[in-house]
Amino acid sequence: MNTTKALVALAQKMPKTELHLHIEGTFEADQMFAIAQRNKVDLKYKTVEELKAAYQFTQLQDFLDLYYQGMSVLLHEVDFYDLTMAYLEKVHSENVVHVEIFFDPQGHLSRGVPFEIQISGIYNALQDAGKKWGMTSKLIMSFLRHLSEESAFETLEQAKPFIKWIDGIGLDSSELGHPPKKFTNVFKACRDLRLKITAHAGEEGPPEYVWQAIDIIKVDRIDHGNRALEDELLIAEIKKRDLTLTVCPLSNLKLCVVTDMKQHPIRSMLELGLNATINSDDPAYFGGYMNDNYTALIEKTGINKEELFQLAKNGISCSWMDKTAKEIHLKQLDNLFH
Ligand code: HPA
Ligand SMILES: [Zn+2]
Repeated sequence: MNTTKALVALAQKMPKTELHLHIEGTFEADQMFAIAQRNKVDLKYKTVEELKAAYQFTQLQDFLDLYYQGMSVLLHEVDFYDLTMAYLEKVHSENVVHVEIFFDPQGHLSRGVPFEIQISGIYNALQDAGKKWGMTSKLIMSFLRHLSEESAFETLEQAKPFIKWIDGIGLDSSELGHPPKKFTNVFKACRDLRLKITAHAGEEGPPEYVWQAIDIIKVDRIDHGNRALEDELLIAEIKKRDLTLTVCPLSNLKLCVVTDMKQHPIRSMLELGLNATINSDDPAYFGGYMNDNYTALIEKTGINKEELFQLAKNGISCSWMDKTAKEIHLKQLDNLFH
């Protein structure tokens, strides 16, 4: 077996975590059509092929427009359960042992779907994956940054009866023009509730947005963070604070954050000593789940065995899983590589 093939096989086999995943972004076109039919909702696209042909994006907003349309067929608790379970089954088959997933409640509340319906479907699927396979999970409620801080506060109020099911708070959607500082007060309220904090920053937005995520929002980690590489002081700060970057290679390619996978900065991130992890973001839209992301990096950037090990190790040690679980998975990983 040549080295590339051997590394791809190793990447498939190794225990993995997923730390940056929007559950609504796992909505495969065939499942979307099936649920649309079940709920008697009309989709703008008439066939799976027609819908998939629209997955051509030149920037984040192109994708978001489709993403919000897609999620509009989710109405009942069973829809959220089925969506989440389909994702969990898929990644279980790829040796993912722990997931930390986002959901976007405002994208459903605005359509009249109660918070309880959304979270119950998602949470029950996560629980069932734990019972069936021992898969562990964390749930992250994400605020839509194109909406107001007041709307985020209202969402937080709706979440309060379910707060024991929520481990962290995120910030996603259209980045440009919606800097983290717009949400200063609501994230302060979330920190007061002892919730973990993460925010998308530096995907399309400038290094200044990453600074704000760190200094104002006081994130525990950074989602994407690619553009942090433009600012040496920022790189030093991320290292000093030991923050994790949840990097999403196929997403970066599909949304033109990088022009070519060969130019993906993952190796530079590792060389700089940043805690980079590999994740799939919105796999149904971006052309691949965890193993596809690793395969693309191995084939196009030439990451070697040590780098592959480091990425998988970061995924475990930088996750929010408990210390004992981390030790078990790290040992398994070490045995596989050495
Ligand atoms: O990649 C993303 N970026 C910002 N918001 C999002 N919401 C879903 N996916 C994304
Ligand atoms: Zn994302």
